[in-house]
Amino acid sequence: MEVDGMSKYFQSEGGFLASLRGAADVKAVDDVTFDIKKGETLALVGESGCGKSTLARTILQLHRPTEGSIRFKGTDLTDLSSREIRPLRQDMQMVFQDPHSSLNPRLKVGQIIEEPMKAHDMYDAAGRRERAEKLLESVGLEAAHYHRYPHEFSGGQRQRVNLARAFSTDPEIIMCDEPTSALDVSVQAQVLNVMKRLQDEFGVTYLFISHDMSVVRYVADRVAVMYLGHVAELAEKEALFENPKHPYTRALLDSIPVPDPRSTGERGTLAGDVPSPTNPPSGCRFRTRCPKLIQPGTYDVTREELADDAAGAALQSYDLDEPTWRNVIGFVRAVDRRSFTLENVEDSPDAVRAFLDERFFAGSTPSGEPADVIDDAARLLAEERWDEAADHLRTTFEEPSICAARRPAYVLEEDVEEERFVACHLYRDSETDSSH
Ligand SMILES: Nc1ncnc2c1ncn2[C@@H]1O[C@H](COP(=O)(O)OP(=O)(O)OP(=O)(O)O)[C@@H](O)[C@H]1O
Repeated sequence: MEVDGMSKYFQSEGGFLASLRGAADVKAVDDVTFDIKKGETLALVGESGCGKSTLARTILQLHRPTEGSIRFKGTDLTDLSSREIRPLRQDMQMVFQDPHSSLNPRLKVGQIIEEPMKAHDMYDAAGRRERAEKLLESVGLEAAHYHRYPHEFSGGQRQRVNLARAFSTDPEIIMCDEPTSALDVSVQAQVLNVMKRLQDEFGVTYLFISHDMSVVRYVADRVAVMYLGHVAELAEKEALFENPKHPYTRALLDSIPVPDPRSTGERGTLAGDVPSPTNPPSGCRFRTRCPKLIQPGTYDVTREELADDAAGAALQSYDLDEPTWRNVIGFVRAVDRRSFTLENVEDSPDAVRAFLDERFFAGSTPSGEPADVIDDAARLLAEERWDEAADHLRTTFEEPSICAARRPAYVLEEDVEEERFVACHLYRDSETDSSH
């Protein structure tokens, strides 16, 4: 399965009329390229709303993509009509998160498992029944359960029934959308084990969606990390967990609630919410939360100059030392998110500035031009003009960064044998950066 430049935009709320009025689309998936290898488990991870489900549904053509191609068994699925796609659905199944609502309560388990086989005219009635009973055993239930109704089963057992149904057509690929996240932890492991066993038995490929990195560590061969409709990093599981490259991947791993010897003490770096996919940040979409935002070399570079390669190169010079820059960007974010108050601070610019120095710049205070900008911000904050202060700080310190100006290209790590992609300017190669 090869996904190339695929996007899925939804019309904004209010539908067609709103879009006539110029309301922006929801860019749920935006220009993603990757492949899924036969027989592997490719995990798709990222916070809620990053576009994981939309990506899987668009691959299956349950949503038609806005752009791009999806090649499966030598055919571009986007070229096919709904009618031409129908027979291919036999090879592409989906398992959903909620084992309670995804099984028809009025049908017996055997009928539920047989449904997809019937839809694809597979086997005769006796053959279907035989296969359903066999699959019940393969998923760790009993052939005799064929006559029972879904309500007679626990959550974990129902998810086994879902798996039996998905496998009934002998598919090549199954999209698993958070298949275990509604289950108790102890039951999760059992269902994941069943999935692994079925994969060995049938040689199926999984696209496994999860926001739970512990589950991903258990099941995946490779991992694609998604952020706001883009793929930020794609790597073999071990490489990704042992040496995460993208700051977003690092932040996700740091948020795993287990003791982690690799943790650098930068826990909690994933502050703030995921921005709206209707109006995503320019450049790298993670840059508004990125702890590694690259410092602009000068503070007066315009967008036009950034589009020019020579000016782009000038960005590589650094004005503030690293700890001071980190303090500055921490302050910019804190004002943007209003994560502190000035309630107990006298409302004079000097008092506010002294408070800010102590709170944000202890040990490393900027001087020169950056200090003047922070003075300006202190004056605005003393007058409770938070939005203006945030705008001023953002335009000065964040917007001129290459991270805001250019979308990072995928960088292929050449020094390792396996393929690895990181879309981050920290690993940039100016030749391959695209300027949108
Ligand atoms: N049919 C739709 N119409 C409009 N917007 C949609 C539609 N489906 C999804 N979206 C939006 O697209 C974005 C991506 O949603 P999606 O469900 O793919 O994310 P996700 O990463 O799977 O999140 P979750 O883990 O919560 O399921 C969200 O902002 C969501 O609101």
